[in-house]
Amino acid sequence: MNRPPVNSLNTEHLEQLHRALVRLENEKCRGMILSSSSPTVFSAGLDIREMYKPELEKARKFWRTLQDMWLKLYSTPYPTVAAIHGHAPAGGCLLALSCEYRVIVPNVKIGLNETQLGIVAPQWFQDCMRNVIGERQAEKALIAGHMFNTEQALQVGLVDEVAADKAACIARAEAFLASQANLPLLARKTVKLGFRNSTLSRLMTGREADTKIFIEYIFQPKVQKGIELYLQSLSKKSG
Ligand SMILES: CC/C=C\C/C=C\C/C=C\CC/C=C/CC(=O)SCCNC(=O)CCNC(=O)[C@H](O)C(C)(C)COP(=O)(O)OP(=O)(O)OC[C@H]1O[C@@H](n2cnc3c(N)ncnc32)[C@H](O)[C@@H]1OP(=O)(O)O
Repeated sequence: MNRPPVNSLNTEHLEQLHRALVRLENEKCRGMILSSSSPTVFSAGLDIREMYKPELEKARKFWRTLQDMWLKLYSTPYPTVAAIHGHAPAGGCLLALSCEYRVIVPNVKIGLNETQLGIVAPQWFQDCMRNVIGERQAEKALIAGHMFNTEQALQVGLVDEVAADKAACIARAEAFLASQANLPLLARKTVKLGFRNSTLSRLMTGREADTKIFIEYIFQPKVQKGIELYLQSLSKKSG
């Protein structure tokens, strides 16, 4: 990902990611490392400005593009690793959770923090967390909107490994891909999709309902007010 300053996911960036995933699949890619050009941020999650006073059709398109990108990422036939050498809140955490393996560096925060922002992580975000860390830990983390530090993320199983820095992180991600290289492709892909099928199907069969929930939620005046205040707090921080 290379969308400075924080790889926030707007419609255009989501479309770029989706196109890249389609191309990798068409080219029979043997593995992907999802990484960031930023030295300190993996991805800041959804671009909050897409949800602030949006036009209705633009908001719908934004959400559908996010769904498209995630459905592709979660179901890739090739192995995927997230090299998390920077913070990964909310949608950034979703990207990492959607890969098959996660390597993180020290001093990083990762989690689905939506509750803390007064919004609700959609069901499929929640499912991804549950699938990785289990029901009990996911429930606790989601209710609190907890951001895990590196050590906590490793302890709870949110990530698989800690590496010293970006170079080591990429090297460990490559090692994971190498460990998968000799597995028969069809068998590997079939097992992966078997594990992920119920989560994928839940969104695929409920896409319109999911979009409707998103639209109804973010268009509420009190939610808009919360988004406005959050945006102000973010830009005050950097200003
Ligand atoms: C069962 C379900 C039922 C119901 C569900 C119902 C509805 C669902 C509805 C909605 C769901 C919506 C889901 C949303 C998921 C998301 O991903 S929301 C996004 C959450 N992201 C965050 O909270 C991260 C915020 N950012 C940060 O914490 C920090 O920026 C970060 C730690 C990533 C980096 O810190 P730092 O390097 O210090 O950078 P700055 O904070 O200084 O930021 C630099 C500039 O970037 C701007 N920015 C940061 N994050 C975002 C963002 N996510 N979107 C847009 N812009 C962002 C920031 O304002 C600075 O801009 P400026 O320089 O001031 O112009």
